Parts: sequence; structure tokens; C-alpha cells
Amino acid sequence: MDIAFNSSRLLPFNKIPTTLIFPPHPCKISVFQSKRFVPMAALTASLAVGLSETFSKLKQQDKVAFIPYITAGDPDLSTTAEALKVLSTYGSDIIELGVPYSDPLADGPVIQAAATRSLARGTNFSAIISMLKEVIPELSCPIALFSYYNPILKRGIGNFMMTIKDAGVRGLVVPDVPLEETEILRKEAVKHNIELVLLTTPTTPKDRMKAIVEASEGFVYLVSSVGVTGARASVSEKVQTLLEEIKEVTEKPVAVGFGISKPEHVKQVASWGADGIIVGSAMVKLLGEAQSPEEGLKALENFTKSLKSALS
Ligand SMILES: O=P(O)(O)OC[C@@H](O)[C@@H](O)c1c[nH]c2ccccc12
Repeated sequence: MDIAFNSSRLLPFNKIPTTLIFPPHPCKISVFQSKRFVPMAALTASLAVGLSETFSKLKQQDKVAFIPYITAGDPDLSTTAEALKVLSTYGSDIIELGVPYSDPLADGPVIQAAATRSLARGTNFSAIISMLKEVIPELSCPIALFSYYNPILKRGIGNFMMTIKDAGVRGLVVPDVPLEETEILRKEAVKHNIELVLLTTPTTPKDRMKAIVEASEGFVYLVSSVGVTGARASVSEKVQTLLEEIKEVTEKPVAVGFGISKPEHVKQVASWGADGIIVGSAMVKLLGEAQSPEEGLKALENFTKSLKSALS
């Protein structure tokens, strides 16, 4: 059986494959498949560092994490794969990848439009997972998947967690899951070595913020402003106080998102003590609204470099 080898195919786990048959074509390796194997992606995935470990390493280097967000499948999945490599190459410490959804209630017009474009192209969860299995082994930073709650429930929480873990995903953000329902999510996430990140906002009551911070894994997501995602002219000074309040009750890293879209925003929020800076809409706009994928990827590279340099 001549099977082209790739990272999502099966590889012998507990013995050197004695049946490797090298066909004439040098880049195709035939691998004899048997029952006792693990997917290479799962093997490499379990070796990749997670969110908490990423923050620990950065803290030792006194650095702030740069965390971009893009929507999977906008403008198409092969461009998403290339965009993940660009973001990884030019200094992202964690990448948030959004699963497009038909009712993104927490998203502003830019990310809503990206989800609509992606879904119109036929992007689905399985295709995203296949793409991730191929590209994650080539990245130097962990992926945190972004999904609304409903698609997870439809797939089954355990099945969803197993699927994303096998693809090499290390974190999960579910922006619309109520704190009261995170228990079951977290249980399954922990079982599959996925870190479930929770969000707190400027209007979250202090006792609820404490419960969120306590339950959040990987890092705490501090939403900088009320409303939906989208680039803002400036970042609210209130973020500084919010960061202080959160850091009074936890040692966990806190990453700030919403509205951040310029190097001066990045500098400002880092100076207030954020452990991570999250930039989404401004990234998504570059990719989704470019004249061509190549143009979008080049713009993404330049923008990433400019934001990353604000953290050096
Ligand atoms: O787009 P902004 O304003 O840069 O914010 C980050 C945000 O895009 C990303 O973290 C995100 C995408 N969709 C979300 C839904 C809820 C909370 C956060 C998000």
C-alpha cells in the first residue's frame, strides 16, 4: 500500500518502522500502517509548549506576550495556514484562531464580516482541524482556538476537546460561556491537556472577577472596554486600574484585548503591567480586505513587525 506520508498520517509509536519503503519519488514515504500507532501530529502536539509555559518563559525574560487573533478561512484556509506561519515567524507568542460562527454576538463589524466571508466559502470545523494538523508542527508558538459555545455543545464537549487536542491546539477561549457552565468545559479541557481561558470585563463585579480569575487557565483575558471587538482610537485608562485589581488576587498572567490596533496602544498597555497584548480586528481587516491573499499576508507581516517592535 503506497501511502504518501504526512504529519496527519499514522506513524509507528513504539518501534522504528521496518517497513519504510522509499518509492522513486524522494518526498513521498510509504509507511506500513498498523493498529498500534499514534498520529504524528498528536505526538508533536503533546511536545509543544502550552499557554502557561509560554507566559512563564516570557516572564523569566521580562517580556510581554504578543497575541494576534485571526479568523480561520478568511479569505480561505490555505491563506490562514500561511498567515499562521507569518504570525509565528514574526514574533507571536500565542495565536488566537477563531472558528467562524453565524451568530458572533461579541464581535464587531470587522470580525463579523470575516466570519461571514469564511462561512460563505464553506469553511467548516473539520477543514479547520485538518489544516491545523498540517500547520501546527511548523509553528513555534501555541494555538488557542476561539469558538462560541453552541458549536462545541453540538459536537459534544468531550469530542470537541479530543479533536482539538489531537490537532495540536493548546488553549481554548469560549467568549459566550457563562461562568456557571465552565465547570464541565474545564473538566474535559483538563482531561485533554487544553487550557481554558476565561474573560473578565470592565463591568464584571469584583467577586465574580475573582471567581473567573480563579477558574481561568493559561491566562486571564481582560477585555479592555465594554461593547464588542473592534479597533479603537485609544485604550481606556481604566485598564490600568483593572490590571491592578486583578493582580491583587492572582499570580496568573493577564492578557488585554479589545481595541488595540497601534504600536502606541501596545506600548501603553504593556506599561500598565499587562502580561500579554491581544490584537484581533486590526489583523483580520488586513487579511480579509486585501486585494489578494499575497497582499494580505505581506500587510500582516509588516503590521506584526510594527506591533512586535513596540514590545522590544
Ligand atoms: O478585535 P480586537 O478589538 O482587537 O479584540 C481582540 C479580539 O478580536 C479577539 O480576542 C476576539 C475575537 N472574537 C472575540 C469574541 C469575544 C472576545 C474576544 C474576541
